[in-house]
Amino acid sequence: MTPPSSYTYLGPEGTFTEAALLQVPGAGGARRVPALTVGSALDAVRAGSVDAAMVPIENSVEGGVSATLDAIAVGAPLRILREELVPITFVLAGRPGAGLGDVRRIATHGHAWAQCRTWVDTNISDAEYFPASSTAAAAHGLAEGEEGYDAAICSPLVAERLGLAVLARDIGDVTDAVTRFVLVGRPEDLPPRTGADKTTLVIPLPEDHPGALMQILDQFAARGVNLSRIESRPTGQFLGDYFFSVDADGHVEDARVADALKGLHRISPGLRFLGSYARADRRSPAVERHTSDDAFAAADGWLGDILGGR
Ligand SMILES: O=C(O)C(=O)C[C@]1(C(=O)O)C=C[C@@H](O)C=C1
Repeated sequence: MTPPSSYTYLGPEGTFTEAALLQVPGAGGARRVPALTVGSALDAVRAGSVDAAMVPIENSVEGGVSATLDAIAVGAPLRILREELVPITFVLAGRPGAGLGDVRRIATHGHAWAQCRTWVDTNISDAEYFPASSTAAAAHGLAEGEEGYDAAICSPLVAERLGLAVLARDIGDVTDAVTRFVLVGRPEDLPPRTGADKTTLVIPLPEDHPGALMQILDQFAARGVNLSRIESRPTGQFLGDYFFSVDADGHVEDARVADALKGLHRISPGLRFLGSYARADRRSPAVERHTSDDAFAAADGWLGDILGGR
């Protein structure tokens, strides 16, 4: 796999997503183009104008990032190349000279707002929410004199870089919140198996198929494949039409994962493989003997003997 030489990310400069990208070896010195939305970042990869995009996918407090789960599930296929974890701490930033008492309207990303609701309700209960495309976009707007709001929830770093007044620190409702980001490339890239991997899938729920969810889950359970995330998302086509976004422990080159994917494809032929990549925490799953590569190879050999008349 050739390492990417150009990147995009959910911008502008100073987002948590940029911090995640800067954790990737070599990204600091590479071409980095901020994108306005997750969708436009992924489209830039599809169009070939950059090699890879860093986007948020999951937060330990708020759960899945719908914009990413939805944009990656449709359109030309993409591949997740790696994941990054970033600890999240928020500040409330105002214009220089402002105080907490001046805050009426707060701009930030929807996910950040959801993570600071208790603090806002307790400390400035009458403050209104002003949606922004990212925490950093909210901070940049404030610094550039945007009139619609008078404070931003953002990272301490971007508040400091832009010379904003920090009105309150550590305002997240959970102190050790973490957001998980994924680096997304094109389908020709499959990261090598490391023994501590994750596989991400999009599984359309088959229509009029009683027990489909049970059968889908059974494909993983029967092969000893643990799931670390499962979320249902509407396809947007019609009411009741859903897909599952799933993270499973293991790599598509692990026999138990490959076998589970084949079983899933029989149930849901629209199955989309989004990638197998190294886990950020490097934790290897415990594999039972009967779901090991050796056990699968022995079973294939045994069947081959029968079919070969031996
Ligand atoms: O707005 C940013 O700074 C982002 O990188 C986006 C994002 C998200 O989508 O969850 C990333 C981390 C935080 O959880 C809040 C916002």
